[in-house]
Amino acid sequence: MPRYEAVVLGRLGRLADRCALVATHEGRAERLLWGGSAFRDWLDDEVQDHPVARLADEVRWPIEEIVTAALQAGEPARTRCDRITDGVVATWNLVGVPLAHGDGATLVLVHVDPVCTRTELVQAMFGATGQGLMALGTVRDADGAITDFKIVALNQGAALLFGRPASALQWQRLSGLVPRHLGMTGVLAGVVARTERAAFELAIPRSGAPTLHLKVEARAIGDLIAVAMTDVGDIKAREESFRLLFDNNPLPMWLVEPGTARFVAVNEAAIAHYGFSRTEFLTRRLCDLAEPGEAAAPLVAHEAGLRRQRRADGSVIEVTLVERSLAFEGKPVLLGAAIDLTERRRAEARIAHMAQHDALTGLPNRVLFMVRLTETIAAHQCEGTSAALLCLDLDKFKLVNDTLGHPAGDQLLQQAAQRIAGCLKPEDPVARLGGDEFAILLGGADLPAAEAVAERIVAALARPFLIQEQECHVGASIGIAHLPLHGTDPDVLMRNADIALYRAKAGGRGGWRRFAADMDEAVRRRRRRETDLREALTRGELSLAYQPVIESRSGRLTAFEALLRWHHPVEGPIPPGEFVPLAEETGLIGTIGAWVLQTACREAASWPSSARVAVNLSPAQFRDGSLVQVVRRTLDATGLHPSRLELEVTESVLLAASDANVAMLHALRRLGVHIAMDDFGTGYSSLSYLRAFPFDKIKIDRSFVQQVGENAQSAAIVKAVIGLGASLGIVTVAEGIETGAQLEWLREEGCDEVQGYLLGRPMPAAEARGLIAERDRADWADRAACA
Ligand SMILES: Nc1nc2c(ncn2[C@@H]2O[C@H](COP(=O)(O)O[C@H]3[C@@H](O)[C@H](n4cnc5c(=O)[nH]c(N)nc54)O[C@@H]3COP(=O)(O)O)[C@@H](O)[C@H]2O)c(=O)[nH]1
Repeated sequence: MPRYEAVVLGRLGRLADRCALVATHEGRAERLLWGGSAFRDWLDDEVQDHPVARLADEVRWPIEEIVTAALQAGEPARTRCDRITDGVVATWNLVGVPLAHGDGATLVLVHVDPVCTRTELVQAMFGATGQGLMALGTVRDADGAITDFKIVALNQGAALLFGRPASALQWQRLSGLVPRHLGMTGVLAGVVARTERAAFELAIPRSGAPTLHLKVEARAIGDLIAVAMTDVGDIKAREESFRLLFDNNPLPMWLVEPGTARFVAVNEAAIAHYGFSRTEFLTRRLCDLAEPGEAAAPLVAHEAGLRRQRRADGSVIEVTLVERSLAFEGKPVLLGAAIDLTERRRAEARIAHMAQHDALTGLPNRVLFMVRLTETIAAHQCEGTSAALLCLDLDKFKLVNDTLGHPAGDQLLQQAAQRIAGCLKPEDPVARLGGDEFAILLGGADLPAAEAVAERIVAALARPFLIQEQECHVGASIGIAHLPLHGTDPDVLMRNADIALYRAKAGGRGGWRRFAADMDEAVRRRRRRETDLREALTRGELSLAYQPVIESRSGRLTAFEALLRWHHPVEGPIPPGEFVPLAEETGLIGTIGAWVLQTACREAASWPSSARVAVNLSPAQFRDGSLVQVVRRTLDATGLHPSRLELEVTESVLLAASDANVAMLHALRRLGVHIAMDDFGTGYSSLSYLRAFPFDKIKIDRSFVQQVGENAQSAAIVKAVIGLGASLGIVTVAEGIETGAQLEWLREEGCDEVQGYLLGRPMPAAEARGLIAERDRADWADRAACA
């Protein structure tokens, strides 16, 4: 009986030649039952009752695929199959048709048909890559030694690399393309000799074009060499840019191995910054730079962050490390850069310090002191600890500052700060609040302890200071407030210590006072007085009293000293000893002093005699450079002859012979006014001031004058001053004469002029004018009697 398949295929006629019947099992190709001659040729295998599994992969897979597809679809299915024979790729179309068999089995008829394309595989692959590929044959001399290579085949990529058509390059000698001195022929000859692979880089100079950088891989196949060339020009350029950027970067940079953190390369900036040589760097790891105290320094940085590192000279720096992964010379590395923040941190610390410290003394300032005070109060609230707050003011700082100048004032503050700190425990904060004000916080102190410290500080500051080779007696006053007795709020404590300080100063300075509730009112009063004084001038509460000055020999009235008076609308007369210092402290003395000068000169200009008027000048008026101008304008405005004006200055104006003040005195003298030295003998070196400026008059202080009858020393001093005046041609005036005995003694000693309650108290202007008229009448009467 003919087989079923033979019948089916018989009906297909010539088509059967290219077909095969495939038996299936469970939806998959199982056996080839039968195949035509063309199918067998394609298959290059058995077709009669042959298991599909035994077929070569290149045909088995398409057959299995098409059978499965046809069975699943229940209709014809198509696929393609490629086969390689002698380096040529041939492609075939496969069609699978499912057939139902009478015994219930399903067969698949597979038809194979060639597609009319045959592809040269080598050529296809040659053309598919951008790499330059060449096959080189050897050129040998008579001894068989390789002298050159010829290009047997090349692809388009190779032609493009050399910039010439492939046809022009085929059969050319390699030495015509790559100059011999680059050594490529030798390397390739070695490859042929050892039948090995080689990889190397080549830089071929080109005229009119950038150098061609090639990475070459070569493999010998017998006498032939297959060469693959890759243009690495871009990579080289990138590497070159990286090198430039790396080597010349001002930031310290390095490359480290990712695993070990060993330095692979460092730039010049790193060498200069860290002080290690390149060789030293290359034997170290990044983590070796970490400051020993730095807890568990990571091998590498991994993330940007602040690190402390130690340089070769041992100095510690703070840096931010930045890190990136990259490939360098074909290996993965970590590129690191360090940004040194040491200077910035120092500057920040300096700024922070400056914001909280006084630049002159280096002590904490008010801001920091208030922080400490607040902390101390918080500690008191938690633990019940007490503390004492001391506010301190230098008594004669202003005098030193005004007379010796600001540099001297600065020196004084620095020395005072050291002395204060020397009286305290290191943990007790002391601050300069401003000017000559200091504050001290004594943690845990009770009142007796605080008073003992205050006593020590007052004593320390009472000792003379040596400023610009000059002994200065300054002294200090201190106010004490206790936490919690005098407040539990920083502002209240500060205010109360300040009030106590005011009281200490009012009580004669050079002492300390603890705060008491009733002090508050006294301080308020003083503050009110400041405000009242500001308004006193405009409200017409200020006036001048005139005290006569008499020539001792003749009894003639020679001058009046103008003395300032303040009649407060509520409190009545306020002593100048109280409000003049207030005016000096508040700066009001400038305006008030100018008013005194104007009023006294105007008054004297109206007198019916040539009596002079003496006006007191405060050292503070010398601080304002316009004093000479003010005096000149006043004389012009009032018409008073300059010779009738006497300006009284105290020794403090000349303390340390301040050049500017002496120059001002000379300028005043040139106006034609007289200059008198007031309170002579009370200063530290009165005599030396006479050398600094040629005074017209010396006023012997009343503290000596009033004791001439009782104290031999005072009498000797007054006698000496009178003698000094006579020998220097300076008029001497004794002030404060209250008794006839004092007057008699002074006359006998030859004192030129006398002044005091005995001879006339300070009197209102009208009275002074009356006195002048009266004296004039007496004069006329005396003359008439003599005539
Ligand atoms: N810068 C200015 N200072 C001024 C001005 N007016 C006054 N003053 C200074 O105030 C201080 C106190 O002055 P005052 O209370 O007026 O006292 C003067 C006289 O009243 C007093 N005096 C005169 N004679 C006697 C006396 O016999 N006994 C006695 N107990 N006191 C007497 O002496 C003061 C004058 O002193 P002096 O100036 O040294 O000549 C005082 O320092 C004034 O200088 C002003 O306008 N500007």
